[in-house]
Parts: sequence; C-alpha cells; structure tokens
Amino acid sequence: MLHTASTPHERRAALRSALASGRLLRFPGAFNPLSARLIQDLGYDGVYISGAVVSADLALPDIGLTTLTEVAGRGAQIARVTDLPAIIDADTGFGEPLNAARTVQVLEDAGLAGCHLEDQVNPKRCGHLDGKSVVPAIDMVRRIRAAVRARRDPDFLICARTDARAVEGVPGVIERAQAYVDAGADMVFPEALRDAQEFAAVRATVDAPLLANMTEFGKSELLDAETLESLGINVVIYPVTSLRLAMGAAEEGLREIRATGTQAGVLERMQTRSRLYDLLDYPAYTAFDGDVHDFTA
Ligand SMILES: C[C@](O)(C(=O)O)[C@H](CC(=O)O)C(=O)O
Ligand SMILES: [Mg+2]
Repeated sequence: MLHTASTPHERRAALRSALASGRLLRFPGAFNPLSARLIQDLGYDGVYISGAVVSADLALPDIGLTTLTEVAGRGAQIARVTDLPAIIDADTGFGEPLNAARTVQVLEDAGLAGCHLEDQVNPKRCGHLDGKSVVPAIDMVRRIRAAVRARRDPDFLICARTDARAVEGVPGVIERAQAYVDAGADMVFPEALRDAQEFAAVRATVDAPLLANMTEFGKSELLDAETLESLGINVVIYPVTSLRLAMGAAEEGLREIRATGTQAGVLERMQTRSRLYDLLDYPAYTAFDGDVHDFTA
C-alpha cells in the first residue's frame, strides 16, 4: 500500500544478481505507474521507462524535446509503486559529460535501478528513425566515465547504448561497445540491429550483458524470448508495446462508442472496476480504514 516493500538499493542488487543468472530478463515498458503495477502482477522481471513513451505521453515526438526533470519525474512516479527494478531511458544524458553525471544522480534519487545513455549527437532522435548521427567514440567514453564516477550506489546499472549500426555498421557497433565497457559501462544496448545474426556477432565479441530492443514497426526483426535467450541476450525491452496496445484498444473502443452511442458493445474488452481495484490494492486501504474505503461489486 502507498509504497514499495523494497528499497531502491535492494531492487538494484536484485537486478545485479538476476543479470548474473544468465537467464533472459523481460522488461516491458510501463507508460505510467498503474501499468508498472500490471507488469509486476503478470510476473515480468522488471519495468522499462521509455523516452519515446514519456515523449508520446506529452504528445511530443521522440527527438530530444523532453527534459531531465520530466523524465526523472515520471521515473520516480513509477519506481515508487513497483518492487521490480526499473531501467530508464536517459537519452544522451541531457548534455555534456557533466550533465550525464548529474542525470545519473537525479535518476538514483528517483529510485531507479539503472539507466541507459546513448552515443547520439544532441538533439537525439528515436533509434529507428533515419538520418541519425553519433558522436565520436571518445566523446561517448567521456559521457560513460562521467556517469560511472557520479553514481553513489555501485549497484546502479549504467548501460551504454550505441546507435552506430545505421552509421558505421556492425563493426562500428562492436568497436564502440568494447570501448564503452572499458569505460565502465555495466551493460550494452546495441540499438537497431537488423536480425539474430547481428546480435550473435555482437554477443561473440562483447564481454558484458547485452540488452535487446524489441520495439515494433522499427528496424529490428522481432525475435522471441527463446531465441533471444539462446543468443545469450540478458535483457529484452518491449519499450512502447503497452502504450501501443492501450492506444490501439482505446481508439477502437472510442470509435465504436462514437458510432453506436453506447459502451454496451465494448464492456467485454475493458479492464473491470474490480481488476483495477485489485491492481491499486484497495483491499489494503480497506483493511487500514474500512470506514473510508469499501466496495462490493
Ligand atoms: C527504446 C527507445 O529509445 C525508447 O525511447 O523507448 C526507442 C523505442 C522506439 O521508438 O520504438 C528507440 O529509440 O528505439
Ligand atoms: Mg529512447
């Protein structure tokens, strides 16, 4: 009720040991705190907080318009309602290496388990858009070093994302990934690889946990969990999936209500009041004070 049972440090330590297990950890994107509760209830390993979703939620494109304050604010709202570790998208770190250092501390304070920083130029853009540019590898190495030095909890996970696939091909991804691991990154996120062969090539040469981004309608083939695990991938994110599902269902239902003048035909597809109350943990509030909150269906 009201808060998590675990501390941020405990969630970070749990993520570290889960990563060491070698099994594939599944992190769907949570588009708000309530959806994070759903992800936890369904037995996933963690929640991902997507920059694309934070932007889309504000009806903005994912082109580096959101601020650290907005991103960290959403991260804090989500991290305080789930006992799953939450990994957040910190884009380019919001500026120079010193900004990346501050970003890491703000995200630690927000209760997150880790973040990823990417090697795109500022302003960044969605990794599945065309026309991306990356900074020289040495600039990203400085970004990572600053981030690693800034963290106060050694278990806060710093993941280096490289967007080099579109610019320098797989060899560029591999070279950069190795440099970022040497700079202290705990995990590597090779963005927008095309297929399983490309993931295998990166896996064979990079000595760190790997994150795969299975975002829909993008440049990567959608590989299933079994395939990703057999490739030796450690974390898979489904960053925008729950938002796409929710928005798809909302649009369909709202169209039908607009056309028919009633919700009668869409009730079956809705989350019920009791399922919502269950996720919100109404029973715990009722137990705390039955006079204030009670509900019988
Ligand atoms: C992972 C990502 O950075 C995100 O913000 O969720 C996006 C996802 C997407 O746009 O589908 C990305 O750049 O891949
Ligand atoms: Mg992003």
